[in-house]
Order: sequence, then C-alpha cells, then structure tokens
Amino acid sequence: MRPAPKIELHVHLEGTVRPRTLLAIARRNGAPLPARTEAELARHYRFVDFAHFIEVWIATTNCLRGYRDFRQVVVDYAAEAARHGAVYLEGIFSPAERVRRGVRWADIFGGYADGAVEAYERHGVVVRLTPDIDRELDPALAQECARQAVRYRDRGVVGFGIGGREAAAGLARYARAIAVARDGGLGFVPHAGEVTGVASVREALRYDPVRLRHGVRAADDPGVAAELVDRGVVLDVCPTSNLRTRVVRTLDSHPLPVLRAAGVACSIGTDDPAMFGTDLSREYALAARLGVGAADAYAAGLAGALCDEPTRAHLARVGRSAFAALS
Ligand SMILES: O=c1[nH]cnc2c1ncn2[C@@H]1O[C@H](CO)[C@@H](O)[C@H]1O
Repeated sequence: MRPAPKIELHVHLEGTVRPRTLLAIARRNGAPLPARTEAELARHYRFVDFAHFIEVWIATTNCLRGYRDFRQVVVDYAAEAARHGAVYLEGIFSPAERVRRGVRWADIFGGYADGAVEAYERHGVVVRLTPDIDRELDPALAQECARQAVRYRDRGVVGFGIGGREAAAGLARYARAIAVARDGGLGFVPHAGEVTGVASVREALRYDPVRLRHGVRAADDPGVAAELVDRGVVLDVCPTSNLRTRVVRTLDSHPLPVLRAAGVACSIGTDDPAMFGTDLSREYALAARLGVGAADAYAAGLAGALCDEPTRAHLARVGRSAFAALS
C-alpha cells in the first residue's frame, strides 16, 4: 500500500544523516567524530537531557563541512522521506555553527539549495529551506545569517528560525536578525515552548511567528493555546524527539491531545530522525495514537507551510485526493 501523503515542516537536515553515512562523511573530511562505529554512535545518541542532546548534536554535526556534504544530505533525506509519503518538506539547517569553524556561507547555502533542486528532480519531493540560528550565537553573526538567508530566497529559502538551548537567551538579543529576515520576506519559525515553560511561547508570539517549532508547553495555558488558534500559528510537533530529549516523560503524558482538543493546528515532524532513531511513518503513527491522524497533520502542514501559492494549491489538491476529510 502506498503511504498517505505527508508534509514535514520540522526536520533538521544535519540530524537526518544515518550513522553509516555520517561515519563515511566524517572519514572523507578527515573530521573527528566522537564515535568510530555505528554501534558507538547509537550509544552516543542516548540523551540524558536536552542540554546533553544539544552537546551531542553540535559534536556530531560538525563533520559536515563541504558543499558536497550539504547537497548530499538533502537529497538523501528526500529519498528517505519520499518512501514515507512526503510530498513537501521544509528542512532546517544551522549555517552559523559551520561558519564559525571556517566553512563558507556559499558552500552551505549553495549546497542545500542545489540539493533541494536535485531532491525534487530525483525523488519528487518539494523541498524548501529554513535556516536556524542558535540562541547562544553572537548577534552580529546572527544578523549575517539572516542576510544570507534573504539572499537565497529565490533558491528555496522561505523561513528563518532560532533553536538550541531555550533557557540560554531571550529573543530580544536577536531582534535585529529577526527583523532582517522578516523585511527580506522570510517567515519566522522559532523553536519555543519545548524545554522551558509557556513563557517561552508567550515571548515568541511577540515576534509574529508563522509557526512554532515544538511549542508543546502551550498546552499548560488555555489562554496561550487559544491565542495560537486565533492567530493561526501552527505548531511543529515531534513526539519521539520530546521523549528522547526527555522534555516529555512518557507518550501518555505528551501534550498533543490537549493541544488538539484546544483546536491548535499541529503538524508532525521527525526533528532529528537519525539521532532519535525514528522516521516520518513512526512519528505519524505516534501522533495518530495521540489523536492527530494523517489528514489532520496534513491540513496543519498545509496551513503552516511557507511555500508560494501555486505550490500550496498543488499540495491542497494532493490532500483532497488522499483524504476525504479535506475535500
Ligand atoms: O529539538 C531541537 N531543539 C532545539 N534546537 C535543535 C533541536 N534539534 C536540533 N537543534 C539545533 O541545535 C542547534 C544548537 O546549537 C541549533 O542551531 C538548532 O537548530
């Protein structure tokens, strides 16, 4: 049976690289990895908490260094996601992490942008890009990242985000970077309400986001959840990620059913599938157990996607023909 069509809006491209490929890329770049075998990497990917996860994320994704790596990563993930039914995805990447270590902006943005084109040609998945800054980044570098993102707008960059340790810094420090991206026509898609409380969601809402990455802590405050609904802000929810970084203790206590009952639109993503040992079908199955079925997730993905209108019209047709509920 063909899998139902899926829209994935929350996936870090660096976190999609399966262990065998990551080891091969590290080897060809002569880059150090904190593990030498697939089994060692798997052990490395057992996270004690969110801070530990970010530490490992930085240490392992550093082996991606060249144009060829970035291009390959997008194409490989599109191939994988297509097998799970993906028709559209927005890939996150964190360029400043690499630039600080000497990689050129043009290699990073150019590699991902060319990869997105190749991904569509070879695997039929429409790929758009949403670069992310880290909450601990130097604000001047964050602004440069926003300028670069805007430059690549005609090559698939549609949004701009911020991630990393949520407790580290407020968004005010990055207000200028956010303004540069917005003035350049990019949608703002920050991580918020993942690790710290609902105050993080309230803060993000002051910066007019199109979506929030995670945002699940909004479930703790009915007023905030209602505001998300009123303003049409979509959440990009990643159930396995929340369990693996231990920001949610058990699947049964996951906030998704509360958010759904409040009417919040929730798209479903894998976040960092290779690091969390998951894939798109698995996340959709978990979401269905939590009350968000494939049609719901597709509708939320469509509502939150940052694509142009012809692409949205195409995705809407795909949705209507697959899900009676959407017609
Ligand atoms: O689940 C996540 N939450 C927050 N940040 C994440 C997540 N997955 C990957 N990153 C990435 O970690 C980097 C940290 O330096 C950030 O740039 C962010 O994009």
